[in-house]
Amino acid sequence: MVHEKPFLSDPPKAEQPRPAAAATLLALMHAQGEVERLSEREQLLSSLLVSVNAVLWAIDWETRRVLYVSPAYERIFGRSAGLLLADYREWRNSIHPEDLDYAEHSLARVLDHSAVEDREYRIITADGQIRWLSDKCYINQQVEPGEPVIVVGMAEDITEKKQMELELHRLATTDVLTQSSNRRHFFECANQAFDSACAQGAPLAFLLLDIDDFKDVNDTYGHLEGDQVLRRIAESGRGVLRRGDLFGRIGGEEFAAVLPGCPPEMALQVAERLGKEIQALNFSYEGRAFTVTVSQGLASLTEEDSTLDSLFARADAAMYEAKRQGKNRVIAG
Ligand SMILES: Nc1nc2c(ncn2[C@@H]2O[C@H](COP(=O)(O)OP(=O)(O)OP(=O)(O)O)[C@@H](O)[C@H]2O)c(=O)[nH]1
Repeated sequence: MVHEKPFLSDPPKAEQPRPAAAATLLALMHAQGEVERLSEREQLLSSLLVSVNAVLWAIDWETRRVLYVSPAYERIFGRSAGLLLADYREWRNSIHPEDLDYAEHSLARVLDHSAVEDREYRIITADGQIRWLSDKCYINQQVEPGEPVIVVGMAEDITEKKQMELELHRLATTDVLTQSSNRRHFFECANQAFDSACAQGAPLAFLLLDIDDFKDVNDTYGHLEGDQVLRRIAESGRGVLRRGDLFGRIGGEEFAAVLPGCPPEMALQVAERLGKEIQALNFSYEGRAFTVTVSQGLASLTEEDSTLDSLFARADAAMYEAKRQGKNRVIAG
């Protein structure tokens, strides 16, 4: 029978490392392993931060010191991260002037709600491009009472999505032929204007415009020339009206306008001017020149009008009266 020595036998006493040195060695090896793991994690994190198309950021709320901004900042904003880390106001410099108040107020909401996820605003990049951001922000959850409040956030470039949304909205609200508001959008906006005029006790005029003998135009010069007439009338409408007025194509050869804040006499002048502008448009088809006229019905808001429909009905009746009286005129109903 062979008596084997145990595989891990105690070494002779003289070669045994001192316990303190062994512990130090083990601690060193452990620390080295930790450093390697941390450095791997850091490399992974930084490659994630570089590839993600969103700016991660953190600020000290009290001092407004920017504590961190990820590499995407320079790519999306086109500005130096160093300048932002040195001065929080650099962020304000990037924001579109029309969105600055909104961007700041929506950021401050984070104090009450601990998370604000619906912030969208425009920035102007260093080379002058306007870009849309969705900039979500959160209070750092680990904050202890008395410790500084850290707000962290993630700003994502949503310019392409926003452009698509705007285009979809434009398509849904615009008449393709004349690029004016379509009927549905016109009446949506007209109802809002009606409600706010009633609430403020402000004047409001509704104008209905119908092309005279348009069937003859189509029959004589063709449908394409008729389309051209519709486009040019819409251009005249947009040209004569003020900002804040509404204009839309509400039927085949019928347009409507709502003039908020416009008293009856002034609305009549606007309609007369529009009629003259349209009559002055020159059309030509295969060497034959022709002009068109319009009949308009005008109605102004009174205390009896409880809905837009009653104003619309009066303008409609007035427009038919204009047709009946010989066309090419404005009748106020
Ligand atoms: N070119 C063109 N014509 C259109 C369009 N929509 C409607 N129309 C035409 O508009 C004409 C309207 O004719 P009517 O309702 O008889 O009216 P009108 O000839 O203008 O006569 P009055 O209104 O009495 O002055 C028709 O010939 C329709 O075909 C359009 O999008 N393009």
